Amino acid sequence: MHLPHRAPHPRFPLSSASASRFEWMTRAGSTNEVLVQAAAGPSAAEWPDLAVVATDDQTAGKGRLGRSWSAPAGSSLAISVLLRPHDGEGRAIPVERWGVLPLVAGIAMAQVVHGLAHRSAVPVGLKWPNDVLIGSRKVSGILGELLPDASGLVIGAGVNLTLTEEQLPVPTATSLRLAGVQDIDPDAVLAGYLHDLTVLYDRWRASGGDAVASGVLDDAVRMSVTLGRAVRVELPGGVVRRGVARSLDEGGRLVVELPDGQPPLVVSAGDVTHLRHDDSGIGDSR
Ligand SMILES: O=C(O)CCCC[C@@H]1SC[C@@H]2NC(=O)N[C@@H]21
Repeated sequence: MHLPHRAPHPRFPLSSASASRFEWMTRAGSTNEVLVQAAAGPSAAEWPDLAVVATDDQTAGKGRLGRSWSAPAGSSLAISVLLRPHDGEGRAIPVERWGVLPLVAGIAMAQVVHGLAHRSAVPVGLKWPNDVLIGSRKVSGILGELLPDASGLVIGAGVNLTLTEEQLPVPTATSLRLAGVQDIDPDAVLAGYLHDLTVLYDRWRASGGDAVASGVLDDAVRMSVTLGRAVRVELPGGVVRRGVARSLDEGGRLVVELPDGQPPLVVSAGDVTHLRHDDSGIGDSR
C-alpha cells in the first residue's frame, strides 16, 4: 500500500510509523466506537486498512459480551485497529473468514506481553477466545466489531500497563507493572503490538484468510492456556455447560468435550471459566 508521508507522532514515533493512519487521542469514550463511526461514515475513504486510534484515557471502554472495560487515566492503553482484509492479489477476503482476526490480535498481544513479562515466574498465555493472561490473571482483552456495512472490522485491545492492586477493576485482573515489568514504555508496547499484529495479519491475508495454512491456528494452540482444561462455558443467553476444552476448529472456535458421550460443543462466543479438572463432569479425560 502506498502511504503518504506523515510526520511521526511526538509521543508515539514508533507506533505512528507502523500504522497506515495513526490518531492518538488524549481522551476518548471508546476507541472502538470512534473508529467504527469514522470508518463507516462519510469520510470512510480516509480510513484505510491498518488505521489506528489509540488513547491512554478511555472513559467508556466496551468489553466483550456487552460488558464495560475500564482503567484509570494514564495507566493503560486502548488501541483500535481497522482491518479491511484483502489477499495478496488485492481480492477482498470474505467476511465469513474474519472470525479468527480477534484471535490474531490476541496472539500478537500475547507475544508482546510475553516479551516483556518473560522474567516473571508465571507463564503468559491466551485464555479462549483472546484474553491475555499472566499466570491466571488477565492483563489484556480484545473486542472485535464489524462495521455496520461489513466493509471492515475494528479490533480493539486494552492492555493494563501500570495499574496498582487498588486500581484493578476486578481481582482477577493484573497489569504489566504488577507482573514485575520495569520501565514500561507505552510506545514500545503499542509499536510491538502493531508490528506483531501486522506480521500475523499479512501472513493470514497472503493465505487468502486461511487460519490453518497461515499458521494462525498453530500459534493460537501453542499459546492457549485453555486447551486441555476443564471449563465452564456460559453461552450468550445464559445457558451453562461444563466439559473439557479439547481443540480449536479452523475458525478458531472452541471445541469442548461434554460428559456422558454427548456430541462436542463448538463455541463461537461465550464466557469461559477454567475449572479444577475434576469439576468438568467428565471422568479422567486429560
Ligand atoms: O476482554 C474484553 O472484554 C475486551 C476488552 C476490549 C477493550 C478494548 S480497549 C480498546 C477498544 N475500545 C473499546 O471500547 N474496547 C476495546
